[in-house]
Amino acid sequence: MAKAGLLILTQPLSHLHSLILPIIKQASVVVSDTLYVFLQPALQNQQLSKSTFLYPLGFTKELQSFVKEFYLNSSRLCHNLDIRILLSHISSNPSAHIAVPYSLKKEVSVLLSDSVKFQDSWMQGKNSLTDILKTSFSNIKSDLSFSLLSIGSAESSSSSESEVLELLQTYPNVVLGGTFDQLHTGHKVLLTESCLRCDKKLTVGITDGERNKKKVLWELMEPYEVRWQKVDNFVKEVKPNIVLEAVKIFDPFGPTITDPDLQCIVVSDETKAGGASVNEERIKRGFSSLDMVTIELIEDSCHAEDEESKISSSSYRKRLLGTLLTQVPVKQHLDKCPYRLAITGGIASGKSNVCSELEKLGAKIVNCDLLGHKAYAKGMPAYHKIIQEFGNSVLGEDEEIARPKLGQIVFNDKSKLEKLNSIVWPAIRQLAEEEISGYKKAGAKVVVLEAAVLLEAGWDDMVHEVWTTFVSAEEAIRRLITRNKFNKEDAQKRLDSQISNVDRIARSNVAICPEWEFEVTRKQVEKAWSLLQKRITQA
Ligand SMILES: CC(=O)SCCNC(=O)CCNC(=O)[C@H](O)C(C)(C)COP(=O)(O)OP(=O)(O)OC[C@H]1O[C@@H](n2cnc3c(N)ncnc32)[C@H](O)[C@@H]1OP(=O)(O)O
Repeated sequence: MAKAGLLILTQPLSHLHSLILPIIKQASVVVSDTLYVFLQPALQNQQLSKSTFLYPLGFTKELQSFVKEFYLNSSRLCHNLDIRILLSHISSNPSAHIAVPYSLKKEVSVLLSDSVKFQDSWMQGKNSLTDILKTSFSNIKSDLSFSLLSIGSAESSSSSESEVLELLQTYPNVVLGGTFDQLHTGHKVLLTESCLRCDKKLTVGITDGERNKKKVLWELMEPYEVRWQKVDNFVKEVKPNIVLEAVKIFDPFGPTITDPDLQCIVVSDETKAGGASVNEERIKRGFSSLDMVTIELIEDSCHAEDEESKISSSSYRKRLLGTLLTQVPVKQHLDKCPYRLAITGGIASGKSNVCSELEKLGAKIVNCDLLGHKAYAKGMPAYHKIIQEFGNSVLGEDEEIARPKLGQIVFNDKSKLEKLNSIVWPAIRQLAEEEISGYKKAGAKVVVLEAAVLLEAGWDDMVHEVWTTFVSAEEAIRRLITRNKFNKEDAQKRLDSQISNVDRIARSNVAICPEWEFEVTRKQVEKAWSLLQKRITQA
């Protein structure tokens, strides 16, 4: 199977419209990752030459709806094929249009087409056809293969009246904005419409800062640089003949209220109210109001019961829970069996429940909290060191160390917490290794190290992978107030004494979010466990 392919469609769009689904289905059998789609009806009747590929195509309603339908059908199939429809040869003024060659990022190793004529040219001169292709598209592999789509032909749609062939309006300067997390079909439709509407400069506002933190599972949001890179990569591939300016935005307006030269804003049904506010602000500043092009929200045919019905980044982020976020590094110093997993996570983030579920699934649990208690039980070396450091006031009536008393001291003084850690962590680590050895002897396949501050302690070297649990700060505080009877201030202090969820996730392989009903957490754990079993088998 080829990783990237170039699909050249030559039949009139009115014919192809009802064939989109079979086209994508067939292409997805041949191509696994990226499918570049190139519409060129001129290839039906023009002699094949260097200029035929980039022959200008009118930006009509028919083309606009075809492009959108193509993306919609691809998302209906719920596959992972990244479809990119190439747009630089499409124009509202075809007679004056000069298209530039496409610069494709992925190397194309298969050419697909609906054209028998094209296949004939291929048979007659594979090399010369490849050479012609290379003048219009970069990154075409020299030993390209060819696949003819057997889609037959369909009835022309009845609506091919002048209305659908009328050229649509374009603008020199177009603007749009969004979060653009996990670049999905909804984003592609929005960016595609913006590219089609734009003749010169496309300004894309990409949100950053505190506003993003209002989104569901914002902790899993891609960093700004990654989101920017994906937008940049998409626009530059599909429409290389416009200038792209991607800017960071921290409010709903961004450059729309500072750049008087913009003419058109592209919004979705969901953000059109924002578009109206933009125009109010522009008028207050003496700027012309922007023409607004609105895209309908796109339904997500593959959404789960607990996900939104529209395609949304938050659903995509939910789907990341339990999956591998970062590759597992090879740790030569660890035995392959038992496979060592760490469950870490912030205070009150649901680690213990996750561990109970993992235990039901067959894992053996090493609870470092309990080992901590064991490490400074009366008579143990750490017991004496703690009394030496913190005094007798940390003892209870039974002469054991009273953890709530010790907690009061260390969670109010960072240096004291560090002192306690330096006393107890080596002792806990040793006890944990002993317990793991015991499980190894008993033939355990997976051992889970439950350790609240594993990453802070630098214990990731003890395990093959790190899984982190996280809940929002509000939820953690709510739990601490009800579970631990803390007041809000103390709860916040405990939270602040730990590293942030974002930092913890960045250093973890898998993330689990026990923010909602337990059933939702259980499903995440089951998913993570089943993917883990596959990884272990492959290793
Ligand atoms: C490397 C590891 O993760 S080992 C396991 C964690 N234990 C340690 O680090 C040992 C030092 N800590 C302790 O001895 C105890 O936590 C004490 C004495 C400070 C407080 O005891 P208690 O009041 O009984 O609180 P408890 O042990 O339940 O911990 C409460 C929360 O404090 C947090 N916490 C525990 N130890 C630490 C620490 N060293 N640094 C920062 N936060 C910590 C945990 O998130 C825990 O929340 P969780 O139970 O939801 O995970």
